[in-house]
Amino acid sequence: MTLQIECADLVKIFSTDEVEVQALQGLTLEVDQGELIAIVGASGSGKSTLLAILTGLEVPTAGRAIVAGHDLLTMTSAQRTQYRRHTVGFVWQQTSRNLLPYYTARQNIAMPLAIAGMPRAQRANRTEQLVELLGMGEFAGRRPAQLSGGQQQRVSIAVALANEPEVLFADEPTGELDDINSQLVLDALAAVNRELGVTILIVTHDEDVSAKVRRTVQIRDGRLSTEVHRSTETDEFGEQQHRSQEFVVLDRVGRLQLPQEYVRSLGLDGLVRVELADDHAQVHPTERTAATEAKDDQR
Ligand SMILES: Nc1ncnc2c1ncn2[C@@H]1O[C@H](COP(=O)(O)OP(=O)(O)OP(=O)(O)O)[C@@H](O)[C@H]1O
Repeated sequence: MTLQIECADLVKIFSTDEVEVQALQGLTLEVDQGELIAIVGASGSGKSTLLAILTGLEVPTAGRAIVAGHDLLTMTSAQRTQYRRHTVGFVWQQTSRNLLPYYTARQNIAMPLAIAGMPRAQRANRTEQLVELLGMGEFAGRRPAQLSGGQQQRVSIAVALANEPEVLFADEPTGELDDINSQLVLDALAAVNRELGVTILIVTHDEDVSAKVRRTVQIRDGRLSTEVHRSTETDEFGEQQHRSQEFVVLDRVGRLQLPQEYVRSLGLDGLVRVELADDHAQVHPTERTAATEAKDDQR
């Protein structure tokens, strides 16, 4: 498999007059070509910052960030513009950011092609291909205001794909939609991933979205914390079984972030006891001494 997104020890510091915020604190993430992946995380965990870096809007402070062979740390501003036009596509949460209100869906799709200088006949062909792929024939002649939120987002996906980007980034693409429309948008993303082989990274709060992709990674405090991998297997009775496995990331110096629910349910705090078994390692809460218990009682 070829790596399409490669981030290693990625750091982003925002400095304002008095404070420095470290939005990404050494994030490591690898995405293969053709993957469809969801990024989740609490508000403020660094998802938007990561997206801004990967789409070429923000420059990382340190570390490594390479997308489709383009190094985002060393790019000149002219290269950055080319990168944004040709290598990556984006779908934002607010459809107003994706679509021009006074053009029809078809004209919106053709616009980035016209800007890229594609001849008229070729433009019409490519537009029709996308209209068909995303099942938009019925409404492609309408303007955004005449479309439902889900239809608008499908048009936005087509606009983002017009110039055949290698990677598509979607920021909360279902954030303003009801369940039915969210499902349509998700199906559309899955279809373009499957049919066109484009790599897709979705940032989302929506648990339904993350449950429907094969791989979901969670960011905590500007770092990758856990990953869930899902697969479907056929059992001995021919029934399809869905399997999901949770992983935590071990960094190069051996640090890992335990899932918060483990920490909470075992009351892990400060020092924990680790033990090496034959084929795995164990983490135990430290036995509480009378002194710590007395201290807790006084709180
Ligand atoms: N331009 C900026 N200047 C200063 N601080 C910033 C800037 N952008 C983000 N931050 C800070 O960086 C941290 C990570 O923010 P980020 O927006 O990436 O998180 P997020 O996970 O996308 O959150 P949300 O889900 O609310 O969008 C936060 O503490 C935020 O306040």
